[in-house]
Amino acid sequence: MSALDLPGYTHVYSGKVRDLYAPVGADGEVVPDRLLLVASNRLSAYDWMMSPEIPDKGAVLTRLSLWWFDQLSDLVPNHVVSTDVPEAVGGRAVLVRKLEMLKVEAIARAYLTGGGLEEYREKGSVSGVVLPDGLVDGSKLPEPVFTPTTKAPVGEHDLPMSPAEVEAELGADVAAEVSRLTRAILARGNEIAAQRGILIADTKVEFGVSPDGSGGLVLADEVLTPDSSRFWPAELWEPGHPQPSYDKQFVRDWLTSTDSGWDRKAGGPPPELPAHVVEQTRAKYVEAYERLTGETF
Ligand SMILES: C[C@H](c1ccccc1)n1cc(-c2ncnc(N)c2C#N)cn1
Repeated sequence: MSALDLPGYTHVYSGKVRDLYAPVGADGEVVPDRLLLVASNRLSAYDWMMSPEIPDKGAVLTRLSLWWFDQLSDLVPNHVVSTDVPEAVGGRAVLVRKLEMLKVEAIARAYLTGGGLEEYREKGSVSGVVLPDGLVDGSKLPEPVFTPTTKAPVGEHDLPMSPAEVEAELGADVAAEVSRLTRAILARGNEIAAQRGILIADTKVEFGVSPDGSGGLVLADEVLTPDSSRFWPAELWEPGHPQPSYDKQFVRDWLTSTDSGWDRKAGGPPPELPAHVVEQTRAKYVEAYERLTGETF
């Protein structure tokens, strides 16, 4: 992926689906307390970058994240400064306060699946929290559980962190607040989403603090999007097997069908997505946005 040439900005970093730029002042120096967070139209599935991109995905998820920041503003302050961004990334970028980011991936789970289910099957608990017997894939948890991980270097896997490791990294008070806020954000998300036909099984949020040490935790990055969270269609929820993904199921079904000709186990890259899968996937992102916010994209 080649970074965009954005006049007035310099490229800082690219993740799988988002890119980070820093504003540059008239003197050519990087503006120290701002960043530009750009959401691409790139789609990742099965740990592969899909091609082609999904039109409007970046804009839909940016608008959804901004809407969630508003819905959560009584719980926690956020890093958003402005949506006055370069035209080339209009609608899919946000100017944010540059923070010192916590070195913990703040993950909470409201439903049991994925790595949390694996740990539960092994230990009867997840991240040190003992869970009831008899839970299965997709079970709703009695309440959201904080399941933090490390922020692994590119190419490596994030690793689960014990409560003691989180406290060693953040201090006991900040660790407790990160746990409380992460679980409260997911609970609030599900209070709203469930009424609109979407279950948010789990989510990852990022917190930072002001570089000058003033104030407390600030919610950063993106929040409660299908890229940072597992979105499930509520009407298809059926514990006991893997749940369909709200946004990625069309891609997964096509890739694993004979139509694609792809052998995932062979290790090679997936084929180009056909137009109908791209269009259906775009429609699911727009549908999720419109159902959750009540606004038309
Ligand atoms: C994980 C995420 C990321 C974004 C884009 C591409 C890959 C990763 N990221 C966010 C920051 C960050 N750093 C300082 N202040 C901030 N307000 C933010 C934010 N948001 C650093 N990385």
